[in-house]
Amino acid sequence: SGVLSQRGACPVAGGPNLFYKDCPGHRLSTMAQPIKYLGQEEAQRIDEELFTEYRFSVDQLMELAGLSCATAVAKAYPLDSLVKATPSVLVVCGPGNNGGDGLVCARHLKLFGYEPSIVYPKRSNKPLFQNLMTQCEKMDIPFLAEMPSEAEVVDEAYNLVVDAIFGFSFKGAVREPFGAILATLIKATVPIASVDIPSGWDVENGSSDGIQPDLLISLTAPKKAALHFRGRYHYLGGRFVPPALEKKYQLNLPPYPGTECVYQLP
Ligand SMILES: NC(=O)C1=CN([C@@H]2O[C@H](COP(=O)(O)OP(=O)(O)OC[C@H]3O[C@@H](n4cnc5c(N)ncnc54)[C@H](O)[C@@H]3O)[C@@H](O)[C@H]2O)[C@@H](O)CC1
Ligand SMILES: [K+]
Repeated sequence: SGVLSQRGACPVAGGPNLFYKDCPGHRLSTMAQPIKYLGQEEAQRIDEELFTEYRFSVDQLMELAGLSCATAVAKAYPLDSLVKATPSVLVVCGPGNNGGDGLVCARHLKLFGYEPSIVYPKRSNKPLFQNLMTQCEKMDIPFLAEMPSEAEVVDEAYNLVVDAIFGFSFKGAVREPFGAILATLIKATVPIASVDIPSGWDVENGSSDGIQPDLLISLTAPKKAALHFRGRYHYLGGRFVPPALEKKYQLNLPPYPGTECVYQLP
């Protein structure tokens, strides 16, 4: 049958007005299936395989993940669209690798002309994270002593918040200090850009009373929680998946345009 014979709108590019037969990504590709949404265990298996079988280091993939996040932020909220006098961005980092993505994202945002500030309450003492912190400090990115507790303060001081608190390893009820931080973010009205998963959401089932990000950057492949995302912008990032791994897990990733490190999902 082949892709050209498929009818209807292309689910991964262009939105409802672009049909398979007209979609540049599909015309020449054999990829006919829609992109896969991963469960928690599958996401962790792929992660494990990237490090063990494919011999990537965490630093490598975190750099590409964080760069994707900063790029998606810059596309969704260009500098000239920001409403505040300074291009301030609050980057909230959690205790694991999602938080590491946030540290990398902050550094790239600074290079892109934004003024990030970082909240990082549970700091890892692993060299990777210590190095990422030093890199940020040496680029004059401030680390705040604590998260502003009032949502109004966040709304007044920042154009947007990058949520790099929890990723695909989040489980169970939120422990402090992140419960209070998420409560503030739920009340705040500035846009939230979530790295990989909206923090506090169940990785597969989402959350109806949690934060509601305006931008979601799904890394490697979207997780099932992304099916509940209602914000304006959904980007795929982390353009590092070897084709053999993509094939093994039938990720059906869409074709990233040219040299871009992010792909906007409909
Ligand atoms: N394989 C990939 O595709 C890549 C993944 N990366 C990032 O790594 C993330 C996954 O990182 P990790 O596995 O380190 O895990 P996470 O960063 O998702 O979170 C784990 C941390 O959160 C804590 N935690 C879990 N549940 C909690 C709860 N209920 N309350 C309070 N704390 C809780 C854990 O103790 C641990 O410190 C991904 O979501 C992505 O952002 C990227 O850095 C690089 C590439
Ligand atoms: K997150």
